[in-house]
Amino acid sequence: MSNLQCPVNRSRAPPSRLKPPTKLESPTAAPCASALLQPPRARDENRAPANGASAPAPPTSPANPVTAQVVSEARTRSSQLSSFMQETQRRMEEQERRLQSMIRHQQQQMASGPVAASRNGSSGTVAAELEALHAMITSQKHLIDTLQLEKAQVSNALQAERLSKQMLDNEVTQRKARWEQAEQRLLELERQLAEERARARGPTEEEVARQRALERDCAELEQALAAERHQHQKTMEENEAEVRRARRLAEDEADARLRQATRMLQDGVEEARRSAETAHAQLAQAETRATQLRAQLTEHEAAAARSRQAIEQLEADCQRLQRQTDDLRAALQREQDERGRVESERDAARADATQLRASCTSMQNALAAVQAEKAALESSVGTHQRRVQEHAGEIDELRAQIKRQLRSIAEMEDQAREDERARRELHNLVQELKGNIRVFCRIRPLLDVERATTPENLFQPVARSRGRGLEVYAPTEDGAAGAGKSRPGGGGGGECPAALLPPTHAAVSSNAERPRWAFQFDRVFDAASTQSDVFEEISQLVQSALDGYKVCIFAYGQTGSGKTHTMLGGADDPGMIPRSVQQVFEHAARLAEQGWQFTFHAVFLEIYNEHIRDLLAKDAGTASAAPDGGDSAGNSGTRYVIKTDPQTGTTFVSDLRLVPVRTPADLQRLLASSARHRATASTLMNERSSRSHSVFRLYIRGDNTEQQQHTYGLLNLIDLAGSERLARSHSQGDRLRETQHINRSLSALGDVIAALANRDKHVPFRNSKLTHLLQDSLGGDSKTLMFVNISPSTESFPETLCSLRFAAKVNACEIGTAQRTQRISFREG
Ligand SMILES: Nc1ncnc2c1ncn2[C@@H]1O[C@H](COP(=O)(O)OP(=O)(O)OP(=O)(O)O)[C@@H](O)[C@H]1O
Repeated sequence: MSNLQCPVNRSRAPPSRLKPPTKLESPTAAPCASALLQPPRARDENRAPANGASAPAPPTSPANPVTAQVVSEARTRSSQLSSFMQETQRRMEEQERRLQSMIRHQQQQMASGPVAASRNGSSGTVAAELEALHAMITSQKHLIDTLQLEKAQVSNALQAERLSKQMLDNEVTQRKARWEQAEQRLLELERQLAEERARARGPTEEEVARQRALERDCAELEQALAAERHQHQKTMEENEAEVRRARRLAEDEADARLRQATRMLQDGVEEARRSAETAHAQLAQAETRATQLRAQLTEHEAAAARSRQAIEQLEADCQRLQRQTDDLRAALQREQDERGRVESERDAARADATQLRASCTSMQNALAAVQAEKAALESSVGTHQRRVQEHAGEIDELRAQIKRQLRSIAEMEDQAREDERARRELHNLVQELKGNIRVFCRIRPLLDVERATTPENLFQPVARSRGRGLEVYAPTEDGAAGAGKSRPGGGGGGECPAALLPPTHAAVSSNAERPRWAFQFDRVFDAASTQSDVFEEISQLVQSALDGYKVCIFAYGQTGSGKTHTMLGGADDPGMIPRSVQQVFEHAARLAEQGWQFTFHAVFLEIYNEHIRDLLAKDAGTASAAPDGGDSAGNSGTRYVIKTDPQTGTTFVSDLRLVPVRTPADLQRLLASSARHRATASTLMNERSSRSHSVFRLYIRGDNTEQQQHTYGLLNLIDLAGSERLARSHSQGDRLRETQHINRSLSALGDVIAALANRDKHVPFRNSKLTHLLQDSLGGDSKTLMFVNISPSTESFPETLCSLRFAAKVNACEIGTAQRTQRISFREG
């Protein structure tokens, strides 16, 4: 009860706190406001009296003192007005805060306690009072805003007054300057007059007249000065009157507004106070009523609490009895469960015991066995340990031996590799010194279709020849069909008669009647050799193209013997042309570190029926026959002519498309597009037989600006058309003409090589387009390598023998500095 009564006293704020401050009740009580309402006293006291008789005193301050004073008073009043406004606002805010705190307090009291509901009747009134208070606060705020507006207007009037004062100051300054000039002039005249007087102690008449004239002038000047002074004084008085009037007006206006604002403020405050008092009275009534209601409620609550206590006691008894019943039931259930569990455990334990007994027996048996085994193993381990200890020294020794041997094997392998490299270098050196055209023989593997007719290996590289010797055995009588006819001794093919086979080469077969031939080349690659094996052998030659040599590598052989495979290869097993370009690029990159920059340009052409076609031309299409003896023409009508540069002796074909090659990938693209353009036709010998000579030329220019060196290399990679015997290929019509052209140009190639080897004065380069084009690359200062590709099949045996013989003769040629030992003719037979 006491708790509920206390807030009534606390919430009742002293009535005096709701009253506005006493200072505001009377305008005279507020010193700042009264100061504003009083007229300024110092105004008249500071006003300087105009005295026209005496000499005017110069102004004490640069500005008009009256105007300055007016301005300073106006400033003082303005600041007093703003401080009064601030003070009023502060008080209003304070009052508002107090009222709000009272309202909050009242709201809390109304919300707290169980009597809140019973207050609904009086809360409406209180809310209305609160709203009235809010309205009053709002109106007071509005009043403050109005006062602030008026203050702004007063400051604007003061600003205007300041401007007019500025103008007056300017005028005063000008008049003062004029006044000072007049005074100067007067002083000057007085001085002159004094001088004249001093001089005229005995004045002549003339001087007297002059003096009088001067005195007249002085008098006139003094009169003018007095008039000026009078005028000035009048103006000053007018100005001051004007200023007084303006100030009076401004002050009156400000005073009136201030009085009005103060009145409104006082009214508002008074009204707010009255409203607050009414609200307080109502609030006090409401609280008294609330106190009574609270007392009643407390009594009711005490009675209700007693009843509740009795009910709770009864409920607690009921629950206790219920719990006891539940406990008894649960205990009974547990007993039953426990009994069931114990019975099932007993059954399980009986079963387990039986099982354990059985497993115990078996484990005892197993343990006995394991123990026996362990004893045996222990004895065996002991034996082994003894033996290991016995042989430990021996094992270490063997290990050391193995290590030593491995080391020496590695050293020997290194040495072998080094020897091989030295051998190759020496071999190349010897070859270069000899100036020979080098010849590599490559035997292709048997194709699936050939296996049935070629049961044995007819071509066997000679084991002890360091990969240079080749033995060829004639097929047996019962070999493949036609083998007998192909026997070289039996006068086989028309283009390659058996007479070509020199008796010196007919081997003395120790164990058979079969003829055997032995050949010697710079290198013989058997059917198992890979493209990489072959390229390794020619890589140094290719590299010399970068050093500025003309290098010519061509593949010669019967159709289907593997020339295209060797030179071009496939996408996954590239041949010599792609590998050469790849190596050239790699080596060029290494040389770039030494300051070399290389540029590469390629041409790719084919000679088909003595007719040149640009395989890289944009309009390159299928081959078309050209008139015999005419120059070659492309599809667009371009005529390709083989020319010789008179300065460098280089042979080239006019109007070919020279394509820059910047990466090996560029070359791949060129080869792919040119492959599509190559003239191919189906013959009986090879399904996709190349019927033309294809010539890939890579021009290599190297520049080393630091060393001021330049190199011009040329790499010719040529896939010759396949040679074939007319009788055997059964060619007819166009194919017959193609075969004739091919054989003729190959024969011309043989003639050129022979003439070079014989050092003939005339070398018949121009007998074919092929030899004409290669004129500069087959000459003495170029490096030439010929692949003779051979097919291992029995059917191809006569042609193969012809190819080998041709290659053997080329191999015997010495072009360059070495002396020739015998004349060689490729037209033999
Ligand atoms: N070293 C080799 N390994 C595997 N296959 C080869 C080898 N040499 C040639 N061949 C295969 O033999 C067939 C004929 O080879 P290729 O076309 O290169 O002969 P070619 O001498 O260029 O014929 P042609 O003169 O008619 O153009 C091709 O199927 C080729 O894949």
